[in-house]
Amino acid sequence: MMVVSIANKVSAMAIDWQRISDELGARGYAIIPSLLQSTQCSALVDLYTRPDLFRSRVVMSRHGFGRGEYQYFKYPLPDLVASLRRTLYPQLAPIANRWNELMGSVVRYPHEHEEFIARCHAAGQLRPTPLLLQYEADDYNCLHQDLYGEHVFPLQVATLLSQPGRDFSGGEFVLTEQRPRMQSRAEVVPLEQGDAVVFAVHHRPVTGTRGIYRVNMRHGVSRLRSGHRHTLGVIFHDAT
Ligand SMILES: O=C(O)CCC(=O)C(=O)O
Ligand SMILES: [Fe+2]
Repeated sequence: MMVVSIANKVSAMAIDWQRISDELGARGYAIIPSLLQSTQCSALVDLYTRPDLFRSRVVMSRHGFGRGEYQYFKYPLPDLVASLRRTLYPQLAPIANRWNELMGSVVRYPHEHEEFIARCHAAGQLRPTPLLLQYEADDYNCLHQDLYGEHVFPLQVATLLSQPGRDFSGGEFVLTEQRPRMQSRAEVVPLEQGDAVVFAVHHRPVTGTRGIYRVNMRHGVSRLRSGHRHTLGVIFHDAT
């Protein structure tokens, strides 16, 4: 099978960005089907055993984050990870800007990721945040928000690198949203190998009968019942 370059795949032609934008507006997340091919997924999983590529490794149980582990890539990022970050960002920045306008924030995001990263770096957020996560049977990821400093890009992307049913069972990606004065609501996001989910990092705007309000979002992973599961996380802001 031909390997499609990420730039071609992410371009307006190959992905229905209008649908993604609509679904993000309606629900705070959207699936990008087959963002990566299975060969690209396996190649990324194989990187997990290359300590030279990572700046730090986190064992989730040591921090109360859940069970399982992840590693943050160091700069320079592997080509595929760098190109995902660079090519997805310009599609998401207009959505992020619209959200901020609706939520009454004056922060606006530049068109290019390079420019946004310069803003992070100037504020001391210098460390790269893209990461690989690894789970085994009984592992899970507690509900959380990936905030790493003052500068936050409000959308992030997680790509499932393993195949449910074949490589693992359980281990579903979950999102919760907390609306003002209401209890939290959960949503399970069904993903196949290579599918990505774009979702709100922290807040998203919702239009109600009395105007626009802000809901608080969290994400996590339910307990794996068996097997192994890997994910690539692409966060667009860097960390302090
Ligand atoms: O493993 C997952 O699906 C969750 C990954 C995650 O928390 C992230 O990408 O920020
Ligand atoms: Fe996360």
